[in-house]
Amino acid sequence: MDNDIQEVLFDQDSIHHAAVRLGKQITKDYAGEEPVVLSVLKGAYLWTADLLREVDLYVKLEFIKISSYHGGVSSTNSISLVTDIHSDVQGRDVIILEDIVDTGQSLLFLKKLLAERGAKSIQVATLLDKKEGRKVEIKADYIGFDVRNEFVVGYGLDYKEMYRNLPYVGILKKEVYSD
Ligand SMILES: O=P(O)(O)OC[C@H]1O[C@H](OP(=O)(O)OP(=O)(O)O)[C@H](O)[C@@H]1O
Ligand SMILES: Nc1nc2[nH]cnc2c(=O)[nH]1
Repeated sequence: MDNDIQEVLFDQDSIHHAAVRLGKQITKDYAGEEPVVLSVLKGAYLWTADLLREVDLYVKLEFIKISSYHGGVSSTNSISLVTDIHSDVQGRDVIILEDIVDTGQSLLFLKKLLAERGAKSIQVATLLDKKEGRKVEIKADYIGFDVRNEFVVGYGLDYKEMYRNLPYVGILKKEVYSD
């Protein structure tokens, strides 16, 4: 897999430091609270595991699966809920965990859903923030790294369901794309 990567942007060590930094901040900001942590599958699976181990709070962990990108590098406006949560977020503080915020459409979809369900507060902790990709105005509250406007893979992020298990985030070589 390493041979398919043009450039490593964030290695294991720097991702670990980001998890420690944000974990401390979240622990401080939510002191005394018991937030619901909503991890967005599949992409956020590693970020969730690493960040949450740096959060010293009683949290309720939930997983939700939505779909916006259909395997390739291009985005689509249609977001669908693939696997919902079964617990009630009414009156709860919710922290959404994302691997990346790009167009912002996935996050907008989730924030609307949680607001409709009566969440008390909704904040977002993302490993990567691709601000240049935005199509809707939305901001993350906790950001690991700003990332430039390139299609990235690794550490949860896929290309056609591959590369999620790379331990770092990198840019895929152009010749690897087939669309
Ligand atoms: O800001 P956006 O442009 O909406 O993109 C961000 C979303 O895209 C990716 O998910 P994807 O739908 O590819 O599913 P996956 O997590 O299963 O890979 C990523 O994990 C985010 O959830
Ligand atoms: N793998 C991957 N998924 C995304 N979803 C939104 N942006 C990206 C990206 O740059 N890479």
